Amino acid sequence: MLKKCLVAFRWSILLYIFLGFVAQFFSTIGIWSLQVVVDRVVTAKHYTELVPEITLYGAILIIAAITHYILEYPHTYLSHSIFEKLKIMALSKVSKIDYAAYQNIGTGEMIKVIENGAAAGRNMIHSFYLQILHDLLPTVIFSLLFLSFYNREVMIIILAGYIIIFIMSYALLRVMYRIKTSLLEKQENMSKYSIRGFMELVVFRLNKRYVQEISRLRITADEVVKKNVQIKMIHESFFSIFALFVIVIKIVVLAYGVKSVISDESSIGVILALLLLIDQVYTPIAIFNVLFVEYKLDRVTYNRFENFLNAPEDINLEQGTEIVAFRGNVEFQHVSFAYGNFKLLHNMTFSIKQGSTVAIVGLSGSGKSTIIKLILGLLKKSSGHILLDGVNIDEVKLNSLYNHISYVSQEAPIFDTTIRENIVFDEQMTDEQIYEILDDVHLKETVWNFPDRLNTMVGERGMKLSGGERQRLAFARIIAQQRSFVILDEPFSALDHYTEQNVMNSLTSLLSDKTIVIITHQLHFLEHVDHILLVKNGVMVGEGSFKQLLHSNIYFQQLWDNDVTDKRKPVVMELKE
Ligand SMILES: Nc1ncnc2c1ncn2[C@@H]1O[C@H](COP(=O)(O)OP(=O)(O)OP(=O)(O)O)[C@@H](O)[C@H]1O
Repeated sequence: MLKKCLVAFRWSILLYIFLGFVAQFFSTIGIWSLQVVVDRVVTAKHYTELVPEITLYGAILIIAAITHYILEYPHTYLSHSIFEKLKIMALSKVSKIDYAAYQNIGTGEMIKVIENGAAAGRNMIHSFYLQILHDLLPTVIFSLLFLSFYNREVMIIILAGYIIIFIMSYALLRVMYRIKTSLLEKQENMSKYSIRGFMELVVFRLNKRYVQEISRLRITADEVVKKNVQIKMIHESFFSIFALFVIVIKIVVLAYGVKSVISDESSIGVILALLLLIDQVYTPIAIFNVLFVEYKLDRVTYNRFENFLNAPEDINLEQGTEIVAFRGNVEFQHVSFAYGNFKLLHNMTFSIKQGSTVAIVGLSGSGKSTIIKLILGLLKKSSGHILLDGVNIDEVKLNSLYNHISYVSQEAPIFDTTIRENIVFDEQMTDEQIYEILDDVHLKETVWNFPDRLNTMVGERGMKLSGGERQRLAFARIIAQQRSFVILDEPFSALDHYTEQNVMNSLTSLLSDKTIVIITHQLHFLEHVDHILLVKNGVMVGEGSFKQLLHSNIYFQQLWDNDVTDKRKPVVMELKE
């Protein structure tokens, strides 16, 4: 995936590296130019003789400064673009990911992996590879080149120094890496404890969890501080030893240089240039060591991101038979399904006829929502056949099927945008048409009273609306979409009986020609549906009309007798008699 990024930004990267070489060339040649100025001071008779050398030196410094400024463009551009590109790649992955794999990762974990992984990927490219290529490498190359130009022996001493520094830093890095890895774990724990505390205010406050959570966070925070101080001290010890080493080399070179100046074998300018070049040649090594530790840690974080990017995809989304029109006939033939080793649905056979209203009924956990997700092609059956208008679901291009389906899940998914957009998405609709729909779902007055009306932002997961308002907003979307197949998973759970009746009347008249599949625990509603599928522990234990089941199915009768939500028991008593 990093390769993809490198390829996508190849021209900016090449420009960045090229400018890095140019900037370093001028920085290093600046040292040579200073040496020329200093040596001319010794031989010059009048200060005006130095004007050309000083002008050249000034020009070189100005060019170096301008190049460094220009460099900021690809530097900043790449830093942000790589990060954003990796996040776009992540969202594009989610759009294609196999639903079961998505469920296994979990959204909280996924957000953490994506945020941290994209930052780690950016750091690996930008702060490690590119930093080496555009900055450290040209600095070392030009410094060594000029050093060899001045004095080959010094250059050999410097190269030997490189080896000593690498050996010395290798040992320190190992220790530092160990501490940093455990620091990372502690920091992840800290973010876990704080995020859940920030998000679950009501649960935590009512269960008095905050005292424990804060003390747990405090203990972890103490460890984080301790580890950070340890790392800083190791870093500093490395830099101190490193600085000491460079001082020794500079003293040796100075002593050697003074001797050669006195014996007229060298000049003061050359000694000055050598001392400056020694600083310049060793600085990249110090930087490299720091970058390398960061790189290795980023690698760990990035690998988790890459695993996510390599998660299996649902190939049926874009491949298969295009569904131009979906009438709404669904057939399950001996369908079984398992979540991993947990076998949930067993040998299910039933059919849904186009234009009918079908209810799936059963106790909590019996497998109703799973059946819906199989019809939607989100989950894949273990065995059997699922036919949609006679076409095997395995051969259907799912993205074309979704053009014909409206689905309201248990949570009535509302997005963090305006009321208008939650209803129409990208479709064109006038305000009058939207208000008409809102009237059908008994939400018009509520929206009308909001200061921003249709432009009201509903907040994260529709948090600024009540549960029932969220459900009615989701119904409004279904009415606006007018698709041939409508799935409602527990659609009325948050509505009072009065509103439920009114909304239901609107829905049945506005969606009268559609196929509707509805999961509900409110059994009094079942009198209005054409067909009922009765599920118990993943097995189809009955199907038929309300009357048929009530007369002939003992399990359904038990459910009915235990249904405390039923508001129309007298009718039932009549039926039973
Ligand atoms: N991703 C998953 N991994 C493992 N088990 C799962 C997963 N999703 C659901 N289950 C299990 O499958 C069973 C059926 O879940 P399902 O959501 O289909 O039930 P349901 O009948 O719709 O329940 P409810 O009426 O409570 O919504 C439950 O026991 C649930 O724990």
